[in-house]
Amino acid sequence: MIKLEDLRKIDVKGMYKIYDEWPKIARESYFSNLSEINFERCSHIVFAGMGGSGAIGDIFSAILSKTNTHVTVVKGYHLPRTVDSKSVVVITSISGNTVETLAMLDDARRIGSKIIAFSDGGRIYEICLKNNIEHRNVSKYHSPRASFTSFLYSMLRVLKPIIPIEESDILESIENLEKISKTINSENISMSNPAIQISEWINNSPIIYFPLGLQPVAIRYKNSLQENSKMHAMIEDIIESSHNGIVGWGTKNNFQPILLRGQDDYTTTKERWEILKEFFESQNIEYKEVISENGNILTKIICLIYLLDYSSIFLAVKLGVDPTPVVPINFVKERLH
Ligand SMILES: O=P(O)(O)OC[C@H]1O[C@](O)(CO)[C@@H](O)[C@@H]1O
Repeated sequence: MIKLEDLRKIDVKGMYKIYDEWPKIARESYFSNLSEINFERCSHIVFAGMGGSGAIGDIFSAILSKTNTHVTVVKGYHLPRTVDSKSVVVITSISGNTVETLAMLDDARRIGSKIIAFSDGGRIYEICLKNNIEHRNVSKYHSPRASFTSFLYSMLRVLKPIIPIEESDILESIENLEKISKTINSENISMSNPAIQISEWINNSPIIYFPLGLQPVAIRYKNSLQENSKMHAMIEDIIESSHNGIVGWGTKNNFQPILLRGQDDYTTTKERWEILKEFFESQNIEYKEVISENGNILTKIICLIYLLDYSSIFLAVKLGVDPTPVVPINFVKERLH
């Protein structure tokens, strides 16, 4: 069992404190005085960012998938050719210095797209200031991944005129985050904390199964297990995996399946969950189901991310690793030109 003293020894003032404050940060960020964008509704929005910033684009993609706004999420150096002067390109980099994101900002400027950028200073802020490009400064807390909530909810505010999301859905997501944080927090070191239950269960690298709308959660959890818990993790689409991934269980391996389920998945998806569970039981493979809160898609996504991010931090403590440093990322960055 994870001990609070261990938790405190590793990082008392850092990441845990920020996660405990996520509900407050979400509310303050949504009701901040950042001005809303003055763009007209457009048919193509492009979210450009890497890692945690890219995961924010995945969330917008999921919540807009039921509207007639076409969303492209780009994680890399180049924007696709379908981006033109009528597209809105949303640049997100918490540090404001990520090389790939800077390259995408360059691309968007060359194409002549409408641009709005979000960062906590950095080169992106300087470029926007110099070239009269819309930019909103959002505060970074601890690290890019821990700053997720301040960026997501600030962006929900600023992008309001071009994003067809009901305000009531956004408020519902914050209220649910406030509710679950009463049991999921760094002071509740007991099995009544669902994040601890998950971290206690994980002994090997997880394979995270997800339904369509929860893909951003699976991506974010994979990233958090890698960056915080320092372990490998894989993701599998529940439908697609029955055409390939399921065969991978055919030899002995050390993976553990985690089933990320929505409260109201499609009937066709529910059928797959039942078949997958039956398959695991027939192979004596233990699995863990994690079921979303009830509510709109944003509520489901943000509450699951909060729970699972926390589990990745508790897991780091259980494994005896510090969740904060990401030394191999620095190895790559130092070699990039
Ligand atoms: O939001 P930024 O500062 O562009 O960083 C993107 C990603 O890069 C990292 O900082 C690692 O390089 C991640 O933690 C982060 O999610």
